[in-house]
Amino acid sequence: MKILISGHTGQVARELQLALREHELISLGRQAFDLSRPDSLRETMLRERPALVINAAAYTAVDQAEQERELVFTINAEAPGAMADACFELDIPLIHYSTDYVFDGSKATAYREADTPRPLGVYGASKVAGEQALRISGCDHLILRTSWVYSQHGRNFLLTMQRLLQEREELSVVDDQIGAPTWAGSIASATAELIDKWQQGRHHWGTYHLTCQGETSWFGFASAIAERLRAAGKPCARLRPIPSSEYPTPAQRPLNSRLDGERLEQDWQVRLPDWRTALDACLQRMS
Ligand SMILES: NC(=O)C1=CN([C@@H]2O[C@H](COP(=O)(O)OP(=O)(O)OC[C@H]3O[C@@H](n4cnc5c(N)ncnc54)[C@H](OP(=O)(O)O)[C@@H]3O)[C@@H](O)[C@H]2O)C=CC1
Ligand SMILES: Cc1cn([C@H]2C[C@H](O)[C@@H](COP(=O)(O)OP(=O)(O)O[C@H]3O[C@@H](C)C(=O)[C@@H](O)[C@H]3O)O2)c(=O)[nH]c1=O
Ligand SMILES: [Mg+2]
Repeated sequence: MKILISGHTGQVARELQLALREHELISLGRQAFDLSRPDSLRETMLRERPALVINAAAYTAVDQAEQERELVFTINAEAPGAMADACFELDIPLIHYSTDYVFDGSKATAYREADTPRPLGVYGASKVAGEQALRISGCDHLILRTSWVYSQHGRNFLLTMQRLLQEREELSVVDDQIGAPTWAGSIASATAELIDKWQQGRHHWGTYHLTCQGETSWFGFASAIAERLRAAGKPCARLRPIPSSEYPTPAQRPLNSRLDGERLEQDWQVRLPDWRTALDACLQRMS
């Protein structure tokens, strides 16, 4: 099947290129498929005539987003809307990724798909607007909300921690934001599974939560990374748990980032591995 993927060098896009390699992939970076120019996307899609589109491109710099609201909304909301309109016209489905940061984190339990988004920052607000644009387009779509994505490439918490833990004596990490670290490789495998099942005739469109199983804090995630560094005989800083109030950032993050994945299991029988298992799989790939 011919699949158009946006976001060429991104964490999820790179893993999709591996997980979907038996398909005919058209993986486009910002040169050929620039989401900051939403009007340009339709032409490329109509020319390529894919059977499915996966939007793995996004503006993901959460703090910087606070200063570039207009550009962030163009890339994360207007562009997915334009892609969805073109998918509707071509009568093909669109798979799109969204985030735990659509929620404000005030819920006591894990978020379900039907919970009302209330983003705390510009990035989250732009992702909410992107979701809405897909829903009103009328195209068949999957909005897959994931969280705390890392991989061996790009900018992410795993690589940041690996560097800082080896450079410093002590490192303070917030312990009151709870969520599920999710390997981009797990997201890509699950996406490939959904595509297989769709090709076999299953059609459960809509919004789904797709994260690794289990939960931890950023401090817990950092501790797991530190444990594995030490096991590999690498130098490693002492870790200190701190409250978010001691780590001020331009954008506020939700305290509860937990996403309930039951709907995905019910409708699609897709379940991601535990976050620790996925972390080991990613590290294995890196070694
Ligand atoms: N990262 C995370 O922790 C999480 C991500 N998500 C969502 O998952 C999806 C994939 O994220 P992830 O792979 O981690 O993101 P990355 O930041 O790793 O990759 C995003 C990609 O989008 C590209 N991009 C940015 N601006 C444009 C543009 N104007 N035109 C074309 N491409 C552009 C980037 O290109 P370049 O490298 O050139 O900038 C990059 O390749 C996104 O929808 C994101 O919102 C959800 C939850 C958590
Ligand atoms: C580097 C560092 C971060 N932190 C904190 C800051 C923050 O609360 C938390 C995570 O920091 P980051 O900047 O890596 O994470 P952040 O950019 O907020 O990650 C988010 O990205 C977007 C795209 C998403 O969609 C989310 O799911 C989430 O993954 O860790 C520390 O406490 N100590 C540190 O040394
Ligand atoms: Mg970040």
